[in-house]
Amino acid sequence: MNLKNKYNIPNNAVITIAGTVGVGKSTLTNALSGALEFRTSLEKVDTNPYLDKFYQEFSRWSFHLQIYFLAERFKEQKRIFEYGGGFIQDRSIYEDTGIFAKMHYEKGTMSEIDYETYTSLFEAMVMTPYFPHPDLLIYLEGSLEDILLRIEKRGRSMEKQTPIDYWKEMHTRYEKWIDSFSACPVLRLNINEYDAMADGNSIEPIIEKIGRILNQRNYVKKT
Ligand SMILES: Nc1ncnc2c1ncn2[C@@H]1O[C@H](COP(=O)(O)OP(=O)(O)O)[C@@H](O)[C@H]1O
Ligand SMILES: Nc1ncnc2c1ncn2[C@H]1C[C@H](O)[C@@H](COP(=O)(O)O)O1
Repeated sequence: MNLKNKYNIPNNAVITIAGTVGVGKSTLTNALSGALEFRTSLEKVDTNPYLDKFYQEFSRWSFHLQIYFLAERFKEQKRIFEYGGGFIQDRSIYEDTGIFAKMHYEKGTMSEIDYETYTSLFEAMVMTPYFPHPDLLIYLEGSLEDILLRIEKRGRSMEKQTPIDYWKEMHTRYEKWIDSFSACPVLRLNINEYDAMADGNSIEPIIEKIGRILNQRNYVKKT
């Protein structure tokens, strides 16, 4: 019996993976989609026309980048809807506003006018009854030291050249953000407790936990 049937994972489930840069979202997205035979919605970095420029000059490009990410995530949302679910999504739309845009505004690298324009667009697009929330958000957590090692190991030069204080600030914000997140059920995973790069045996306990949450009888999907 395959793992999807074994743990009664609905074919139309939408699972989003959240966590700071380098924590292991894309790796777990691929491992889970393989094990569950779900489609992936991956964050594209190589084709992003603003990302390199943004890391060179936050204040010049932060607004452009947020608008670009919002458009990309919204297109992905539409694709997921059109397929009728059955997706693992690499990063949630909630992190764009709750972590990145907010951080750049509060740190002075996004102007107040740009931040207000961005948040009003975000709210008009996302905070509506028509926007489907995921069935589950998997939150990946780990120590700052482990995450910095992973950023280094992955080797994107724009990230490696970014001061450690930026990643430290983001790490702290993520911890606060997840404690107040309530748009859908959350499964917290510590990156030292699994190894998505190892064999399928490591992924099965995660799928078991996913199944338990998705099959809770009192869970009503928020719209
Ligand atoms: N379970 C793991 N054990 C060891 N290294 C990992 C694991 N998961 C991811 N990595 C490594 O960490 C780096 C960042 O992973 P990635 O999935 O790209 O993170 P994210 O998508 O969250 O930015 C990559 O080099 C990846 O190979
Ligand atoms: N909304 C965002 N604002 C700024 N930067 C962002 C946003 N979403 C993703 N990013 C950056 C962070 C990383 O450099 C790349 C890819 O993210 P990752 O966590 O490695 O998948 O994009």
